[in-house]
Amino acid sequence: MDTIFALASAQGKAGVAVIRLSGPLAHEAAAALAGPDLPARGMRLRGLRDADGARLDEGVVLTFQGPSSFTGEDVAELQIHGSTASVNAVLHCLSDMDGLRMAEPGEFTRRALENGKMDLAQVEGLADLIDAETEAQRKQAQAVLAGELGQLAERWRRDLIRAASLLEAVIDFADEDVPTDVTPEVRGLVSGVMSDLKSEVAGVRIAERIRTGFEVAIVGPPNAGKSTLLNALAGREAAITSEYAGTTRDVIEVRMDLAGLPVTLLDTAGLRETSDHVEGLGIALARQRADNADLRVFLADGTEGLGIPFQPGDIHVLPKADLRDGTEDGISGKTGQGIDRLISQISCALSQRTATAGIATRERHRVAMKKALAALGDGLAVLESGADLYDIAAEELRTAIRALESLVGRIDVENLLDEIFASFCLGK
Ligand SMILES: Nc1nc2c(ncn2[C@@H]2O[C@H](COP(=O)(O)OP(=O)(O)OP(=O)(O)O)[C@@H](O)[C@H]2O)c(=O)[nH]1
Ligand SMILES: [K+]
Ligand SMILES: [Mg+2]
Repeated sequence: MDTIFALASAQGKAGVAVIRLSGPLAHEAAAALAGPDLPARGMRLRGLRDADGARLDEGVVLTFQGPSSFTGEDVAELQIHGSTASVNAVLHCLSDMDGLRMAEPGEFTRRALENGKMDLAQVEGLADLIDAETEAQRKQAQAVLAGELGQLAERWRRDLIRAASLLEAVIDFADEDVPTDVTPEVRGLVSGVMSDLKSEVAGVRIAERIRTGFEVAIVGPPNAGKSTLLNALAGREAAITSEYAGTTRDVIEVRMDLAGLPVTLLDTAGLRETSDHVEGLGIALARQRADNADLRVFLADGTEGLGIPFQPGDIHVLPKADLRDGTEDGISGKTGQGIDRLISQISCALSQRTATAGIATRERHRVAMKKALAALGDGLAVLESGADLYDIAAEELRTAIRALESLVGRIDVENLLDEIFASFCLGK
């Protein structure tokens, strides 16, 4: 196994940069730079020198001993001054050492996966955490990184292995007297897993939104003040505004953190009948994007005649409240009136939906769980058919187990069979 190294912190100027090494020569390589007698596991402040003894930098050397490390291998981390030149000098020295090479992207994490330090879902959670920009994303990524999906999948797997082993027992001892009918217990185990799976599958779409962001479209007739509102929400001049009806044509997207939720606001063309070809294209695009958005804010006196259906949860507000007499519940992009209330309305509407988010966060998870569900449904149907097709039912359960194992990247049929027979004791 190669020893790999890479800059683990971000490129560029910083107070501190972290260079990470992992593999059998990690400690030896750290000692070549920082001097001998590094602890197997600990921290030292040392001068770092190149092969000729010239000083490179001074830094903190952390050593971890496998398997108690991120990758499961021997690991060393060098915390040095975060300048491009210092980092390059140390990386250069490391690449000159025998048996060391620069790590591929994600290679430390891949080793962690291969050494059983994390499962595949946790690897995905780690990637999400690194990408997280808002509080909701951070919390969701932390749950996945903590292994919650793996634990859930493990529980399902145990139940299904138990169910499969009950069926196997009937098959293997078909000639003998099997004292009890296993069908009720198998049915109970399988339907329990199926109901969990259904709610997780239903929650993936919204969990995926938390991960990638919600789209909120601002719609209304021309000159309603949509672009002015977008700018007020974004806190910058993201869109052109003017007194000319039909100013906005393309969809303008502004990504923001809205009370902890990742939201992309869409400013769209004013909706009306028009003979202007280009404006018509903009209006068609506006309708399409608004239809597909997670939420629509209608900036209009009424929502009729705009050609976009008002969907449950959508928000309707009266524009240009500053020009109206005695309207307290409208908004004004110009004066800021009602903007805070609009923000909390949007975040409320979206947070209500996030309550149904599950632990599974990706299409990959959804596909695997759907596959498991289908197999379990088939297995139950076979069982209920009354024909003694236990082997076929057991095969469906095994298909479901394999699909669930792919959630966490563990597909090992041998292991599954071992467990089936180890967990099952007929007692005779
Ligand atoms: N008094 C007042 N004027 C506003 C307000 N919002 C926008 N306006 C003005 O109304 C005009 C149209 O504003 P825009 O933001 O361009 O309206 P829009 O809905 O984006 O218009 P289109 O892109 O053409 O559909 C501009 O002259 C704005 O200055 C508001 O809240 N109060
Ligand atoms: K306008
Ligand atoms: Mg506009």
